Amino acid sequence: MEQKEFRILTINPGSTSTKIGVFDNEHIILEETIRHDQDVLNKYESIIDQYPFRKNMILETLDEKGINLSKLSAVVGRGGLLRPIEGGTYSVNEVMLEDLRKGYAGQHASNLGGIIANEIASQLNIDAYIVDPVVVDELEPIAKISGFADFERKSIFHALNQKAVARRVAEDFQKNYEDLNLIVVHMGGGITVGVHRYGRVIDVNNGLHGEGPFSPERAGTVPAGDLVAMCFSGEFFADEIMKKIVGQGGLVGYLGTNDAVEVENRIAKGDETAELVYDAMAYQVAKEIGAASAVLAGKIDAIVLTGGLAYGKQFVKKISDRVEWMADVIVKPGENELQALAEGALRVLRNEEEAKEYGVSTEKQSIVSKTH
Ligand SMILES: Nc1ncnc2c1ncn2[C@@H]1O[C@H](COP(=O)(O)OP(=O)(O)O)[C@@H](O)[C@H]1O
Ligand SMILES: CCCC(=O)OP(=O)(O)O
Repeated sequence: MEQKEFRILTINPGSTSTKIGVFDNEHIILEETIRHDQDVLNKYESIIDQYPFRKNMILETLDEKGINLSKLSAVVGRGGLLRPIEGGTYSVNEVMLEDLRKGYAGQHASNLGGIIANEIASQLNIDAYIVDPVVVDELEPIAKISGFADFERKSIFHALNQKAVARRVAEDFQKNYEDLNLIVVHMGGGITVGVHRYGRVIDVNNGLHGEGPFSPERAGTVPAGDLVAMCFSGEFFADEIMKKIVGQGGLVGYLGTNDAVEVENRIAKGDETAELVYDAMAYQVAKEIGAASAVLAGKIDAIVLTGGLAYGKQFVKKISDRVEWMADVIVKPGENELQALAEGALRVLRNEEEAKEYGVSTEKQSIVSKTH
């Protein structure tokens, strides 16, 4: 029997860019990365305020490239900071839209994925989905204990790309993802280091809220006491402090740019500050890989470096030099997110899988009950 043809628009809003892809079944026919200057994004008070800007950029790009929207079968966006849920493809529904608009678990560009997908899809009377949102939660109970009884550690990471890349590595090994122990490091606007034990991400740094290595635009773990003192100094509003942690932290805070290519150019011209900061970012990534290796008790099949920064040969070398004694380092630059989004939607369109319904009942509950 001939297979039905589906045309799918995929939308991936990241902290430094909006990526879009149009697929005919699994085959990509258009891929565009719209880069956003930090100064332009900084003009918007909140992520949700970027909605018309990012949506118009997408529609203009599709129009310029001659994509006829009426031929689309579905629109799928990267899922944002929702309630903690299991992985999979979810229909965009009203509860989800409400959580995305308010940023249930915080503010990140991926909150716009489901919202923009829904807006375009509803005009066309077709379905909108999200796949493996950044809140996919497979943490072991032990990994949730933060050491501070008021807060649990949370799973907020590049779930979509980490899972997609891990599956590709497993294919290269001619093994099942479920049979491997991998440390997957996604290095984009944010950096997350995931411990993939037999197909589940049992520990990962919360890439958004000040945990793990610093990144092009995030502070990562910061000295807690100094942060508390700054919060109560009376000099800053809460949103100003939050911006110092996410958006204006990391490379942006030290060097005024989120662009690692520019940082490498400055280093090539002899900028010593740029070199120290770039070295420190690689050093912190290596330290986090060391922590992840302890979670796996050293039984690691491979360390996988992915995301935009993995294109940077110098950066990859700085990390590899510190960690390759633990396991082979595999470099898969860029990300597979658009493909993974399209495949997630296709599984539903082909009735191979049922779309999950997002709601309070799908939320993974806290494993630590409050004792006070
Ligand atoms: N060839 C390259 N060499 C070094 N860094 C690169 C290269 N290409 C992209 N990057 C860096 O990767 C980062 C963006 O990664 P990306 O995964 O696209 O981010 P996001 O999806 O979070 O917006 C930026 O700092 C960018 O400068
Ligand atoms: C919120 C975790 C995912 C993330 O940091 O994505 P970007 O690197 O695209 O900002």
